[in-house]
Amino acid sequence: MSDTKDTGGNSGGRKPLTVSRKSSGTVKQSFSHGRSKQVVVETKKRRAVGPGGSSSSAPAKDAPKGNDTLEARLVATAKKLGITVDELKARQKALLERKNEVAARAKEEQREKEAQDRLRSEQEKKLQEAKEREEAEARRKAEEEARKAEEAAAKERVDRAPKARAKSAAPADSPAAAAPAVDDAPARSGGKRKSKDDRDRRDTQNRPSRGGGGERRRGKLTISSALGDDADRQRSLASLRRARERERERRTGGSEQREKVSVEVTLPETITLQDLAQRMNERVADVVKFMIQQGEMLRGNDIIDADTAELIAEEFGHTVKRVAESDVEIGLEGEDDDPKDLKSRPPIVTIMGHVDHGKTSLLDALRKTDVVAGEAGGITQHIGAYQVKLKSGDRITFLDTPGHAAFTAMRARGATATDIAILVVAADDSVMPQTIESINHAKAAGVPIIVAVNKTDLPDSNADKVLTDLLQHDVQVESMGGETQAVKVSALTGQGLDELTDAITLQAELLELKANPSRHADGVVIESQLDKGRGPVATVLVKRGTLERGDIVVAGSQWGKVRALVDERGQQLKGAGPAQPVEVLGLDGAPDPGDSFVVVDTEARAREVTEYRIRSKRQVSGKAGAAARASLDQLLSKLKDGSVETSELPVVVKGDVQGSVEAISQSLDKLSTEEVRARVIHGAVGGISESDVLLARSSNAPIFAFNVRANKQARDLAEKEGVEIRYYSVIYDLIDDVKATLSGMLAPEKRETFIGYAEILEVFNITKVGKVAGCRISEGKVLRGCGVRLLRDDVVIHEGKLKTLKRFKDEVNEVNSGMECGMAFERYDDMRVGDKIECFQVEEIARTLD
Ligand SMILES: Nc1nc2c(ncn2[C@@H]2O[C@H](COP(=O)(O)OP(=O)(O)OP(=O)(O)O)[C@@H](O)[C@H]2O)c(=O)[nH]1
Repeated sequence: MSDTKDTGGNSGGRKPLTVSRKSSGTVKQSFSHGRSKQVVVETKKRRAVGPGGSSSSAPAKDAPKGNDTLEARLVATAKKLGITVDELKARQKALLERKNEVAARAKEEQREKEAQDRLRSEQEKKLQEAKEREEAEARRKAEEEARKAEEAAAKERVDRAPKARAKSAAPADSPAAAAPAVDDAPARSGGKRKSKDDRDRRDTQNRPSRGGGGERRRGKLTISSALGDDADRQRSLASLRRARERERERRTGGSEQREKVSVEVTLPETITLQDLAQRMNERVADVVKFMIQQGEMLRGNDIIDADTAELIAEEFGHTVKRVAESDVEIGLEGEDDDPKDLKSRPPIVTIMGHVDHGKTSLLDALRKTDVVAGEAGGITQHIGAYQVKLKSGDRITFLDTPGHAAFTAMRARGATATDIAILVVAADDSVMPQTIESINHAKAAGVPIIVAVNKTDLPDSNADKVLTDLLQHDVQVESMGGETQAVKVSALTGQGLDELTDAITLQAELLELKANPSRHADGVVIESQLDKGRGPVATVLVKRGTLERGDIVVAGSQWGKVRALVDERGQQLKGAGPAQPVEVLGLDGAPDPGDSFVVVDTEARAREVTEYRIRSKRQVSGKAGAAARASLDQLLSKLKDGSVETSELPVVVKGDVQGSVEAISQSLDKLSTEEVRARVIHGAVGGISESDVLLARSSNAPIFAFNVRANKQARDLAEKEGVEIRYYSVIYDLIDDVKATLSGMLAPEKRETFIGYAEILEVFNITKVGKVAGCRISEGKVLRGCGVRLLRDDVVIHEGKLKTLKRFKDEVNEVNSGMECGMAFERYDDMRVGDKIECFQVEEIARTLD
């Protein structure tokens, strides 16, 4: 018991007394592949044997009895072997010692083996760690590199598109720039994955190894994770490289490749990079990158001038055709119609006359002549114009804005909407100042007049006096041998209205008013407004074609898709044909009255045109003042530089008294020659009114004011419209000014000067250039670009201009007598050896009226 107690005290009373604690009975066996196994042999044997009493370490409680048995057995065994008990004991002791020795050696060997294993695993661990360090380093470098590339790409993107990365240029940039970023992400996440793998691997290594399998697992893990990492790293680097490669290719090789497909690029004065790229069939990103290479950080929608655009286009291997910005208007109104497509259209009529002579009353009366009135509720709304259907079936369109001011305001904007002017003259009042103005406005516009002698119902009316008075103003009615129709009417009673409409129909027939209804519509804006409920509403008059719902319309500097068409009866229409007035809904703003409208094919075109118009409008309003101060001077300078050719100078003359107006008109008449003439489109007594300014504006005429002034409104309008008003108090000054202008209008005199002769010694045929004559200057000299005549046997066989003048390979300005040179003609190359070239210059000498 005491033994048990002692033993239990050593072991804490719980754990059994095992050999493993003493390590004497445990043998660690090593196997291949580093596996080992611990085998407890002796302890189990002793435990198994112990209870049998044979073991020396038998339980203590059995010891006295066991010792007796043991002694008896020893004696018996010694007797059996024929030896003494002591000898047996000695042999047994020796045997035990031997056993202990073997066990100790095994233990030693085990310890050595363990030490070796430890050493080997430590070495492997060190190697592994070194390898991991290397990998981590490589990965770090790759990440660093990718990060730098991404930063560079991002910086590039930011520089290029500082404001709107999301806009068009950015996506174009992104493939190259974003590629490293996209590829970088797995690299980074791969890095994270790897560090987790590292932890897993370290855990695996630190875990107690089960029979050396841990090492094998570690190897597998290491390789797979290393492979995984390597793959990630390589993917990242490879994609980075690919992205760079692509970028390099784009910057250099890309454009060269496309050089093969050379196109002619039409360049306006300004263009966006995006538009330029489209016109070149190139990618916007390539153009943007090219600009970055040139040190210009631009986005796709940045605007560049034509010079820069030309450089870019040439760099990309394309040819360039420069056009003016105003060229966007070219072809806007489409082709002229084939005469066979033309169909009769109703006339468009304007009513003019002196104040209170009954214009509005007449318009109202005519409105009532509409036979459709009963059917569809008649003309219910004022839309600036209306169309009446006559009993005969004919239609007449009336512009519902009476007065010549409205008429001329439209004309001043270039709109010639009116076909026929009705001149209303009250029979009781006869010709009055505004009657005369109206006549002059209609004449200036070249619109035929029908005289409506109104208020004939009044007892004091005198129609004949009206017709006679009109004669003084160059209006000769039929009854007086002229061609102008005159009708006696009463707007109040309706008398003579049918005759008036008949006269209009007749005049329309004479005018042969025709239009093609089957084409894209165009026409003129009569009036416009911003309606609270309906938005911008423009009343337009269709001149050609048929305006339909859904059409894309450009009206002045506004555009839109036609949402609805409403006529003067409030009816929704599907389409409106020639001479039909209609309200248009769907424009993005209210255009100005007098603006023309046209249907275009695409929204892009509509936008292009309106943007140009808005820009030029801004420029014009900025220059209006200058133009007003210099219109006559401008006309002179334009005449000089040849940008304007005219033989008639229209003028508006306002004077203090009739005598001076007449004197001025007669003096100007006398200045006229066969070539040039001054035409007084309106001469009247009194101050300058807005109406005078409008008339002058619509005819591009200056206003000559003799001892009269313009009122404020007229001055403002003149300033705005760029109409020049010249004030005079001496008639001769006025005449001198007109004379100077007319002199400028005279074609200059041309004077030819002979400069030299050249003889053709040889003729070369040069590819792309054509024939070049090798010459010697026999007399005088030859100047670059001079006039030439080709003489063969003293007969002139060609006259033209010199295209090339070369000495050796260089273009020269002058070649003198005795020297040899190469000469080529413009658009002519039938030169032969022995021909003579006569060279001359043409001088232009300005002429005067004197
Ligand atoms: N007796 C008679 N009176 C008429 C006739 N036509 C118009 N009036 C009258 O003449 C006056 C002026 O008529 P409006 O139609 O307003 O004349 P307007 O030319 O439009 O006038 P403004 O708009 O001011 O330029 C009105 O009182 C009409 O009633 C007519 O044929 N006979």
